[in-house]
Amino acid sequence: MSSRRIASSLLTTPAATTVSSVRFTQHTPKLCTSSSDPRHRFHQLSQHAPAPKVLITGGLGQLGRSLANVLKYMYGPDSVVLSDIARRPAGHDHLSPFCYINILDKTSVEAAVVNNNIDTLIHFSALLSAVGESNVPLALKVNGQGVENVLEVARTYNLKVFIPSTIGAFGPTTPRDGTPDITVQRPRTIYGVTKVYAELLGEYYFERFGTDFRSLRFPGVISDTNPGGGTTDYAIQIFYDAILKGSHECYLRPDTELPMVYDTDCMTSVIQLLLAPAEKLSLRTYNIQGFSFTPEQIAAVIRKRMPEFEMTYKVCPMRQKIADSWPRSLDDTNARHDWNWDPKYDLEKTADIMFELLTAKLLPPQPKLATL
Ligand SMILES: NC(=O)C1=CN([C@@H]2O[C@H](COP(=O)(O)OP(=O)(O)OC[C@H]3O[C@@H](n4cnc5c(N)ncnc54)[C@H](O)[C@@H]3O)[C@@H](O)[C@H]2O)C=CC1
Ligand SMILES: CC(=O)[C@H](N)C(=O)O
Repeated sequence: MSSRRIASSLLTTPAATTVSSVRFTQHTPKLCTSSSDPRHRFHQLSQHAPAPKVLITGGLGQLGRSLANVLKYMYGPDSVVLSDIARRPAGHDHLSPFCYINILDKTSVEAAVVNNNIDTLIHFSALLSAVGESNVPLALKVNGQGVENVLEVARTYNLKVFIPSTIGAFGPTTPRDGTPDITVQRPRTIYGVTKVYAELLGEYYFERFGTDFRSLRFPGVISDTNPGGGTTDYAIQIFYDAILKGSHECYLRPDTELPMVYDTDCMTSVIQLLLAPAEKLSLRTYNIQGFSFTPEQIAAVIRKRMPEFEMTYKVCPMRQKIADSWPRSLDDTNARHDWNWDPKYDLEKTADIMFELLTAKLLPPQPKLATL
């Protein structure tokens, strides 16, 4: 099927035209007067605290770019410094201010903190589950030593520090449905092992030194940015493939259920947790859940918007084994109770916005017919 045909089938789908696009590229809170605009949530949250000065490590990754946009929207362009070992892609000068930080070099983290007067450190540098299995020594260094460096810098300079964890911090002996915050954590991937280490070390720094460590166990995050090499990546790739090819070859079995969350909700969770008063926090590491689905369920949701969409399966044994060891859904009662976690996106709403954002990004606009 040609991309033009796909585009026209999308444009005639009512659902795809009802969602407003969410872009956080400017500090323009006065624009969001409607409470149905997702930016409204960030505008409201920005009223509650003085602007932080944030350093994001791994800032060119899937979540770093998104959070930088939200923070700039909330607090202005100078509120955030992005860092990474990768170079900014051509045409991405808006990902600034930017500096090189290899997370294995503690001095470069310290220099960025001091030079930019940072008070909040968001540590996103990591090797994700699938990439981690293909290079265990590097995953141990980046995910293990990286966390050690970040926590030491946070302790030394008295910074608030956010280090995400993941559903990958659980394993096959964890209860898989409605997984609670406190339960068995015996992961079987190097990614999971290093994430349990990050949770425990962060909580140790909090108890021992009073370092303001906060963490969330994210499900797979769905956004219009390219994913970094995890097991849940298919849930993003499927939208790219649907729009560009009309089909997707899935590396997981059709019945593999995993928890996911849409980007805007995920970013909201980070901001809400960072802004929560310390006395409200009964935990330092919380589960958050968006919605759960299987590959065959997301394929059906895509087919509602694109009836010609075809899904085939070629199971990757390594990724399937990882997915089979992860929870199918998380219990996020504590996050809801302690700091009002309240996700707005379900699978249908996520599909709507992914089609809207990716159609605009991937398909060139139709040339206007010349007036005769
Ligand atoms: N995206 C998701 O679905 C989920 C992500 N998370 C966590 O959120 C955090 C961010 O994830 P993503 O943005 O998706 O990852 P990503 O893979 O897209 O980005 C990671 C970034 O880390 C950088 N990096 C790698 N080695 C580095 C080093 N030595 N020094 C500095 N930077 C280095 C990479 O260049 C990359 O830009 C990670 O800790 C991840 O475990 C947790 C659960 C779900
Ligand atoms: C859920 C995650 O931590 C990540 N997306 C991965 O699949 O590795």
